[in-house]
Amino acid sequence: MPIPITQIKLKRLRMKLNHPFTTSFGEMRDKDFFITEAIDTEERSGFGESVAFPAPWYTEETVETNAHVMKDFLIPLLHENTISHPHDVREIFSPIKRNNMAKAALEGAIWDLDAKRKNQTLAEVLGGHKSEIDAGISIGIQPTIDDLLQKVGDHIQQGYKRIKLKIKPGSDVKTLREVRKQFPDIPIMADANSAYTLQDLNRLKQLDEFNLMMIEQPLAHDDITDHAQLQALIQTPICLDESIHSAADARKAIDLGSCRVINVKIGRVGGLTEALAIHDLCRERGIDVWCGGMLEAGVGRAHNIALTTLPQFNLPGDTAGSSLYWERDIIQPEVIVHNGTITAPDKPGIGYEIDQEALEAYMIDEMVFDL
Ligand SMILES: O=C(O)CCC(=O)c1ccccc1C(=O)O
Ligand SMILES: [Mg+2]
Repeated sequence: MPIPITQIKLKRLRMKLNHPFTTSFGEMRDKDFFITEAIDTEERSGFGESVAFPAPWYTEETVETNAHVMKDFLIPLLHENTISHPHDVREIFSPIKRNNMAKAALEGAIWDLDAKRKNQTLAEVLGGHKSEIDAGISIGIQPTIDDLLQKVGDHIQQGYKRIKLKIKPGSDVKTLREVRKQFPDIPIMADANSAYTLQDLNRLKQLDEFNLMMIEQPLAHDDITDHAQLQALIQTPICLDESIHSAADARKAIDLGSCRVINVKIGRVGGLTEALAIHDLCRERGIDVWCGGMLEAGVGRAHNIALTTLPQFNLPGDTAGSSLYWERDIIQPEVIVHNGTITAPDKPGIGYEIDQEALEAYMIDEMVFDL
């Protein structure tokens, strides 16, 4: 039985972040992205969210390339093909190279719609069983060390299960030493967003003294071989983020010994079907996985929560409470973190209602496509 999709809507939203988010590649003050909607013959709606940023800092995709690729290539493919199961979308999109965030944004809406048609939660159709998931937090680079210590303390107080700090050359060893002095035992990890090269080996070796859970993406965004060399020389487990775009990439990185942990982002890997393949591979190979974040609004956050209910997501991810990011999120209820955990919703699909009033208020453009 095909999924009878009659229409796709792309709603472009602009939302202001409560706090600017700074990484080794730059500062973000607001989010500009698409909410995708897939509508069936019974006027049920499934929702997805695009995660590319306005500039190609993190990967090559941008909000504009997402719009172009969805509109001119991916939506026409949905028009020409029959979808029996959300798994089919990966194959249907395969003639289009990369553009994973554009693919994931549409695929996500179809997964949600399918789950709603089956009256099951998105977690259930993905094969996830956890009723609660552990929440971590990613703290951007702060103006001063005192600001950072304050933030770390606040989040620990709120129960977050691990703290991720952004580092870059010059804002690393000293910063981590201060944080460790004040918080000797908390689970901490560092994310470099590709700010180092093998030339920085001595500096990276120094990080071993801080007992970090892992260091995320220390070297180039497109590298797996240098990471293998580095992993052999440092004790801190390496986690790959930017380097992994598919289950095939993950297999090669694991074979080479480039990482001991993988950060799965649904957008970066091209959708939930590919994310599931990476999950299964890591489960087989004994590699820890967790779900990364892209400063998502509620719909993307809900997708991350559903994915994280799968068993191999055995470390806290970046999915934190809505209120840390947004004055008002676009879902009802918002994502709430209680004692460091998020309760997986039990309603069908993504399990949260769209707050239509909020969505309308943030919307700056809408495109509608009949299939
Ligand atoms: O809070 C979040 O959503 C995670 C934030 C985060 O670390 C991040 C945010 C923007 C771009 C890249 C990254 C990353 O994980 O590298
Ligand atoms: Mg990262």
